[in-house]
Amino acid sequence: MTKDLPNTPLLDRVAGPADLRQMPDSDLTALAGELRAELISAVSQTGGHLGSSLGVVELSVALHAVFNTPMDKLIWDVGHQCYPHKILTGRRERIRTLRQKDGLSGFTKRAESAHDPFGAAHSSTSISAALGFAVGRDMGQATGDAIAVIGDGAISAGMAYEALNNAGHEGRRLFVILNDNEMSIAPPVGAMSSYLSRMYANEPLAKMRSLAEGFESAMPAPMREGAKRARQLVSGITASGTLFEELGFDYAGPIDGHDMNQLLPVLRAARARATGPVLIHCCTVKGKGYQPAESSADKYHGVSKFDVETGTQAKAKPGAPSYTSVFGNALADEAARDPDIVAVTAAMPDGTGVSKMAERFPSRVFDVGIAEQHGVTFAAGMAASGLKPFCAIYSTFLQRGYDQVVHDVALQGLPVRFAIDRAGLVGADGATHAGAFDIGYLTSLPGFTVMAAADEAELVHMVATAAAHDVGPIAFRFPRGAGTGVERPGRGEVLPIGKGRMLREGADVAILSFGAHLSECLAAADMLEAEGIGVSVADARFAKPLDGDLVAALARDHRVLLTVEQGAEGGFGSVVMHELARRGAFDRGLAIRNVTLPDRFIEQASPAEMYADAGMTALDICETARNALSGGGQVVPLSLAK
Ligand SMILES: Cc1ncc(C[n+]2csc(CCOP(=O)(O)OP(=O)(O)O)c2C)c(N)n1
Ligand SMILES: CC(=O)[C@@H](O)[C@H](O)COP(=O)(O)O
Ligand SMILES: [Mg+2]
Repeated sequence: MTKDLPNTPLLDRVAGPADLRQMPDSDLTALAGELRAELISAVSQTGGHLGSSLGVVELSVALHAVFNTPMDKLIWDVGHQCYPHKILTGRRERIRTLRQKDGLSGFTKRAESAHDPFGAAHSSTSISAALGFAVGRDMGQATGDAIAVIGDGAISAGMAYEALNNAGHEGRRLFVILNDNEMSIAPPVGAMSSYLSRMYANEPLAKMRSLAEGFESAMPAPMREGAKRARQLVSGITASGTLFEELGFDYAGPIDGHDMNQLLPVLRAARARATGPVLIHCCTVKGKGYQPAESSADKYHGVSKFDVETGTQAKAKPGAPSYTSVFGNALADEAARDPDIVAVTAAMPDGTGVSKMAERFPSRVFDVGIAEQHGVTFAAGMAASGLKPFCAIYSTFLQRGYDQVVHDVALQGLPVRFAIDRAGLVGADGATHAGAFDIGYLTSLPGFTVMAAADEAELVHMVATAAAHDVGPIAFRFPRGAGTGVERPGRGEVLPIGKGRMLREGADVAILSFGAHLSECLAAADMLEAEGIGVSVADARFAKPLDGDLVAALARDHRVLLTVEQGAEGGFGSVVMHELARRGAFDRGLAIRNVTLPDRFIEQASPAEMYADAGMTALDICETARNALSGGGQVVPLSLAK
């Protein structure tokens, strides 16, 4: 790994964005080159979202040279491309702490800097937030212009359309910079994506319309003629201009998002003349300026540490297969046995593993783009038609489609299968990506079956169980990263619904685990047994329907009952508490503790750090058991919030 710091004389003079506004334009292009070198050097040591950040180096310099943050509010959609912005806004010294415990967040974050006016990480929120700031300005709040930078993937989500529609209706001065690199995480899908590509293909130069006079006069001469010519071309695409103009925006573009000689005059003209919402369409290249990224299929969207010279990424230690790959292969195998099985992903075929099914059955896997709301109801429609849809969405992103889970799936009792990956703590992506709430938000729904895989073998069984479960919605959750290395069955068995399993028996403490933390629970049992404390360990497998008889027996036969889950309070432990209360278990002085994720999140911690920080290691579980044993009969639902 090369650790050489790049030579950055111009960047060294940038303490904050105000310094950019003092620089001659001729220096800004050179500055962008230095910024790109610094970015590559830093991310080679931290890992992270390199491709998207490389694509907005020039745009970040130009935006900070023209607008005046933090008075002007610059809002990055998703925020994964914000590393150049962070370097330019006084965080260069900390950029090598990116995505680490107590380090810089990998996304924009209000608490981190005044130059981050709005946090992000879930996509397609920037235009809504920018419109909020614009209204604040117009109603006298101390805020300047609002600028949303949104990618071609993020703008394809319904929420972005809602915001464009409302902003066009409001007619307030607002800037939307469409960062169109013709990539999402995977190649983009959807009609919006092909629409944008058509414009890009037909439009070598900027096209100006209602801002034409102003902009063209502000443009360098060679472009002026082209802009006039381009205008005729674009107006041919639709009757009266672009989709964005139909929504009430002035449209400028498409322009080359890496050419400072286009970016600066267009942004300055827009800033000088805009009286309403303006959309500036910038065409960029994801991974721009770093050959290993540009030539990679995924444009180095998310990378581990890498060697700058070769682009070779540090390999994860060889070990157990990831839960994701186990799920993807198990799903493909089930699909081979049942032609009614289909799969839905929201722009994350590789991240969710459904790409493994797509390799074998491409016509039965549907990538709906960044559109979780649509994806859930689309799956509900397929279930209603008689198909067996597996809706594969990360826990945190399923939150985006929750009303559809309730309204279109649960209340209609439709047999949609939810494959919930990244359930629990996720590490470097931090709080916005933690899969903390799905147990609570699903177990409260009528007719839902909710499972959690204790290891990869259990995951294979749960895929088979979900495939066979046709009487209502069913969900199974599993964590990010590698499995335990347990031997996997050749074919999954259909599990008895609502039944848990005993793994060991002991007289004093019962540990009831739900999900992939079972390994920690078994390790804790070994430690406690060494102290002469008898420990039973059970795997609940189901949070709904709960195995009430198992839970009651554990409560009856032990002095302490611990529940352990990779989820926030209000999930599995609460379901158990309700069941025990219903059965009158508490009047025997049972001490019960719920080991859950703390209510503050683990920012950018490594897997080892995050469970230590969360108080969920085997040692923590032991401590909780000893505390409960010594504390005798209080009934205290103890979350390990510190
Ligand atoms: C609601 C939601 N769903 C999915 C994701 C995962 N995700 C992060 S970035 C991304 C692609 C964004 O594409 P685009 O907006 O074009 O940005 P680019 O990476 O091309 O710069 C996706 C799907 C997310 N952050 N939020
Ligand atoms: C920015 C974003 O939301 C995605 O890139 C996310 O970081 C992917 O998470 P995984 O790395 O767990 O697939
Ligand atoms: Mg993109």
